[in-house]
Amino acid sequence: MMALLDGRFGKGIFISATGTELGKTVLASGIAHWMHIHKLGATALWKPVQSGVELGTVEADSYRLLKGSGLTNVGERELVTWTLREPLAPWAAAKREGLEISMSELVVEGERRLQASDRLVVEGAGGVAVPLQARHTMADLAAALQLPMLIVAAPLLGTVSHTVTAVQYARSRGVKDVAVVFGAMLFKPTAEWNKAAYEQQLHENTEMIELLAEVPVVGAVPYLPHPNRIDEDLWINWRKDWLRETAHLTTLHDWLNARL
Ligand SMILES: Nc1ncnc2c1ncn2[C@@H]1O[C@H](COP(=O)(O)OP(=O)(O)OP(=O)(O)O)[C@@H](O)[C@H]1O
Ligand SMILES: C[C@H](N)[C@H](N)CCCCCC(=O)O
Ligand SMILES: [Mg+2]
Repeated sequence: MMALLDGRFGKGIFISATGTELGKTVLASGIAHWMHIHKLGATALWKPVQSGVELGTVEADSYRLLKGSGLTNVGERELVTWTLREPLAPWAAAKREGLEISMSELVVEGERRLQASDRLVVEGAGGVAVPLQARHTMADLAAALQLPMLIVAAPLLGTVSHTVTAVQYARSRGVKDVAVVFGAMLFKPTAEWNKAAYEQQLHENTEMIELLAEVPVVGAVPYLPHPNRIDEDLWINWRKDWLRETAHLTTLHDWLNARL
């Protein structure tokens, strides 16, 4: 088992999802913050491609990764390799600008970033099968870098089939070490919200996904949206809230500690 986890290039994880807008950036920034606070050495973040956003805006993954993690040894520009205008799969967004993303260059860059830090958290774009270049997907990049993959899944109805197929796809492309975590973006806990029913559904979904995909489901991220303003105090508070609200996620933390 350890041989499987000893990647050639260093320690890292690749955060992917069953689809887009499911909470990868929130989770990646929170994990990096947790690592930054609890581990010695340098934690680094990498977003190979972001699309549909502009650098320096609060919507940009690069900005939210930087502020959510609280990393200070890096600038926003260095966190991200490609920033593309159109809110599309990277391959298509690049084509709209007359550009082509080179998968092999991204792999070389990933190797370099893995070597340059003590642990690297990589955030994909969209889900596991989203293309970076013709026939090369997020799962291919994770596989080429020999990174364990954490797949963010929706916590609600419809997730079982999406998650089982995403796990199988990632494995079919060569990702050997996969786990699933439920995100929290599709619901808001209101006064009418039935916590017990929600938790029962999470429990049942966990059981089905673990059985059908033979994959560990390592927890559920709490409801904690990123601030929607460029305001340092809001981000400082978000980071504090993240540490407090995720302190109980021991299965997720054990999974991360074994890999980062
Ligand atoms: N745990 C959470 N609690 C509350 N809201 C969340 C949570 N995770 C994500 N969200 C909200 O859902 C939206 C989408 O989340 P996020 O940007 O992290 O998704 P993503 O998977 O990174 O998307 P992309 O594929 O564009 O990179 C954001 O507005 C975010 O604040
Ligand atoms: C714009 C969006 N938020 C992401 N940056 C890109 C998502 C690409 C999804 C492509 C797809 O699965 O159809
Ligand atoms: Mg994101």
